[in-house]
Amino acid sequence: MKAKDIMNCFFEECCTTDHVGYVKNMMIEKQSDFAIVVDREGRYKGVLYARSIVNTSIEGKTCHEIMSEVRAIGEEQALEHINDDYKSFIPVINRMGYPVGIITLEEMFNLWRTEKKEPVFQRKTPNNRTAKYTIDDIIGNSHIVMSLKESILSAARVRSTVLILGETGVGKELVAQAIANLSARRFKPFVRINCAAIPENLLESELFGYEAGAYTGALKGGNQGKFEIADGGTIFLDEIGDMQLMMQAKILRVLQEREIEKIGGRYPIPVDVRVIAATHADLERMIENREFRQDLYYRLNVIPIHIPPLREHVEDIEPLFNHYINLYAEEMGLTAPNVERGVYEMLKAYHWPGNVRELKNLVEMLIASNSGRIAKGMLSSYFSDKLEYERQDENYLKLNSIEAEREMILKYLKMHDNNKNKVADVLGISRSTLYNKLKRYQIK
Ligand SMILES: Nc1ncnc2c1ncn2[C@@H]1O[C@H](COP(=O)(O)OP(=O)(O)OP(=O)(O)O)[C@@H](O)[C@H]1O
Repeated sequence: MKAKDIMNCFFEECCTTDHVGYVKNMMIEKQSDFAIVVDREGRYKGVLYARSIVNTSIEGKTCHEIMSEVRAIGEEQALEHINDDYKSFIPVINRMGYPVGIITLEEMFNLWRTEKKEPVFQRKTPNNRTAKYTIDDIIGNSHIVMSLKESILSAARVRSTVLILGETGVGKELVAQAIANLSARRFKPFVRINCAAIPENLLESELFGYEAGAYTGALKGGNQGKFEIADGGTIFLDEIGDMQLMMQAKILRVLQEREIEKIGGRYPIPVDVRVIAATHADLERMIENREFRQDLYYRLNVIPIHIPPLREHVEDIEPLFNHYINLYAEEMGLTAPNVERGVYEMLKAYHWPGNVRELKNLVEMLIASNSGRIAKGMLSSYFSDKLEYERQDENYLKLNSIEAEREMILKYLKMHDNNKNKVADVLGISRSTLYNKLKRYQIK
């Protein structure tokens, strides 16, 4: 596996044991500048590229901020810059995602030498692959949320395939996890794969695995794919609309035959996996444009669940806002700030293109400022920045040409020092959609 693929895994924020093994070897043999993020229990969380953050202090920064800096450098660029100029270090990130300190690579090696069992890296067991969120994590009392919860309950009773539709940040993954957690498969694996984030040539091996000797560089004993890992449980195929037609045909086969074929494998392997797919794309339009297979759509759309955007259930904004205030204040060890009068009205008047995710990020930013209260002024600067972007977006929509979209992305990338997270955020699209656009427009 190449370093680039590891970075992809990091961007995907889910790594298998084999990736951990690879990173460990690479750090030992090559003294590379990758850093490993672990939680307080020592469980592996992801890989960071040290150079992009080595010049800045991580003290007091949230994990998200650090990751944004890492992403800002851009994966291609980050890999080009790997060299030995900088001292490698391992930031230790606590359970809440905040950095609590750094240990150097040398210290890490000493730990490995002196301890027989791996002190920092632990193998990911199937247990931490089960769904984390439950139906109780879904906040809101509106009719929309209530009927969403009813759909979750009915979907959990059966094993049919579910297709979750909705804009970015509306809670598609949350709903998928809630279904899995209520179903008979709740103690079995819940495996998520973001079909948009994995490069096309890797997707097949990620999904179906490969046999020993399937290709040069393959692991000695072969590798399990996500379908095999999810056996007995649930697989969540996120951003299914971004899957290429060839892969769509292979997924269709799994749904029809309930068996997978590993790369280089001689026999199909039966799998018992419940599929939950999600997308923000308009699949019916994609079918018309011959970008999505109609037969696969029918196979997936057995239980359709549509999650409306946040602006269609503004009555949930206040409970969501308060919920995340308390959650972040607790995580950061701060007292929950007072909310100034008129704040909720302002929140309700906004149209939330990034939906609940955007609201959640805003709360995190407000809490991190630790100002003791949430004032209207704090919101107006956030909203006016966003509105400025949208005015520019409108121009783009009027032009509605590929060139205009390309130019707009380039402009925002420049404006935000290539910080793709920020750009995705201001454009109100998910990071994977932005990556797809970058790929499509050949923006490096
Ligand atoms: N009703 C809700 N109550 C509480 N939290 C929510 C709710 N809806 C969404 N969230 C939170 O908002 C964030 C975004 O949700 P999620 O990742 O499930 O969205 P998504 O639709 O899958 O987004 P994308 O299409 O960009 O992948 C998550 O942190 C999730 O926990």
